[in-house]
Amino acid sequence: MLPGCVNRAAYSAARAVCRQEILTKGICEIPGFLQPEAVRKILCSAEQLKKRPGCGFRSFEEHNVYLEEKADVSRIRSASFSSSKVLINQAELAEGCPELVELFHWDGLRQLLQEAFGLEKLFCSADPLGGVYLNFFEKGDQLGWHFDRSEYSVNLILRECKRDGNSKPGAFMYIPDSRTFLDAHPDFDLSILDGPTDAAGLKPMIVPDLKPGTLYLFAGKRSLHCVSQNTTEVCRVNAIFTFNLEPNVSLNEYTRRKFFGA
Ligand SMILES: O=C(O)CCC(=O)C(=O)O
Ligand SMILES: [Fe+2]
Repeated sequence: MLPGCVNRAAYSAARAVCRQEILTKGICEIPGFLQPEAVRKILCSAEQLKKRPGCGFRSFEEHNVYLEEKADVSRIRSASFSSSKVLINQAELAEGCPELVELFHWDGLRQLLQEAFGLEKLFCSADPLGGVYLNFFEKGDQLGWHFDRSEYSVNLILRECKRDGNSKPGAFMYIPDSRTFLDAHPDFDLSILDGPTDAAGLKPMIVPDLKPGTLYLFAGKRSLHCVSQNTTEVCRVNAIFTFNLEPNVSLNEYTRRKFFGA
């Protein structure tokens, strides 16, 4: 059954075009996936949860793109990126924002990802804290370049930052299918990410124009991505839903400790 917060027409339209979007762009954008009143309601619950004492975890971290301890000295592994944000985990959402947990477990969401990426099987992440979570990017916050631990993710934008002249604060920046190339070139200079990526042998960087209520389907484990610094007073809020090709997959200890405080 379609969850009440989902716009049926947007969902059906997405089922028809998602495969083609992934094949041509590597990311699929579904505008108006959430009903506008559902965006407002979920945002309101999110803000309330964030204010609740003991709820949410603020992290300030330096990490490499693999979200692993630096196991060797290759140039890529030793390149360090900064991240800071507030995260509300799945267990906290179950109590304070059950719509997001319901959406995460809705078969239709998983089927949409399967269709988009041409997958025979796909499973919700089994991590009790990291299956679905909320991110808050306040002024100064950002997410450094990384590959996700989960294979596929859905990004649901609830509030975006206001554009600041030509700069794009809180932008989601994504380089489709970049992992194979970078794994094969461990001494690649990641400082090129500040410029055009296609000049360096990668696909062009995609920076979607984020809209509240829009869903973005992406392959975060094989595609380098980041969130640019929020330089505005508006707090960027989004939910991330995570999926894997195998059942019973959880986050690694490193990611849980650094970003979930657990
Ligand atoms: O907030 C975003 O747009 C992306 C978040 C992300 O990449 C992550 O939580 O791993
Ligand atoms: Fe990510």
